[in-house]
Amino acid sequence: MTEQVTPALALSGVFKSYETGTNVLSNFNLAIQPGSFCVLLGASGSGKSTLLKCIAGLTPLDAGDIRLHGTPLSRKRLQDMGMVHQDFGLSDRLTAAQNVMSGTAPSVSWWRVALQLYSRTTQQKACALLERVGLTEAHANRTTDKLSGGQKQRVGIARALISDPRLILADEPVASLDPRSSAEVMSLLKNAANERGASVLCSLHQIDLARAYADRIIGLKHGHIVFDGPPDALTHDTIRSIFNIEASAPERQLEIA
Ligand SMILES: Nc1ncnc2c1ncn2[C@@H]1O[C@H](COP(=O)(O)OP(=O)(O)OP(=O)(O)O)[C@@H](O)[C@H]1O
Repeated sequence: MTEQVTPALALSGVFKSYETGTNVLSNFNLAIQPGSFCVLLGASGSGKSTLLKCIAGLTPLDAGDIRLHGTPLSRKRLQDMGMVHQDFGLSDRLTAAQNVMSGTAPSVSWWRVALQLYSRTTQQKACALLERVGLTEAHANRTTDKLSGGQKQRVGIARALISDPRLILADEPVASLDPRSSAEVMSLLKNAANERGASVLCSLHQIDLARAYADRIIGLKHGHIVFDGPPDALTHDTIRSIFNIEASAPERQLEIA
């Protein structure tokens, strides 16, 4: 008999609509296995960000259950999650190191974060993480408005890692980066998560990046899963369906949708 592994993340019967009347998720179910790198692939408006925000506790559910490693979400459990944002979500008046340390916020008193009173251990960990994501001491001491987009997202990844999360959520982490920086940031995210045995749920528009980095691709359309499988099972017909691309569109266009 094969042993049942508790999913890193499990959503069951999740419903989410906005006050405007937009129904985004209806009876949504998903389970992510520990250590996997899952990409949510979907067109604009398909519900990727809403789904990630529900998991991160940034927007309330209408109904449903979300569990992290078998335990229902709560403030304490939120410490087990790190989030990487599309617009970096950094405070430009803080240095890169201070931004990274602010990632400890769920587990340290708010006043410590407000006054930038971090322990020596946290300071050392932030420096080590910045080094891990390829930034120097000079970058660490610079306010983030003086960093490039790719460097800012490296800071975003270091911040997501500082609380040693078992799950990393990334909402279109390379949306505003050029192709080279995008590939670098995706590699970094994948390798850093792998080293720590963390699972990743990452939303993307870019099919080529999804193919290159995902263990599993989840195709989302109007809040429903229309594809769920390994990258090599993603056919051109499925891509057409996920992105509403006409059947007559050349195949070349499908790889850059
Ligand atoms: N705060 C909000 N209030 C009302 N409607 C919203 C809100 N946020 C998102 N929506 C709507 O919910 C639907 C799903 O949006 P969501 O941002 O989750 O999609 P997405 O797949 O992440 O899109 P994108 O790739 O453009 O970021 C859209 O119709 C959007 O207009």
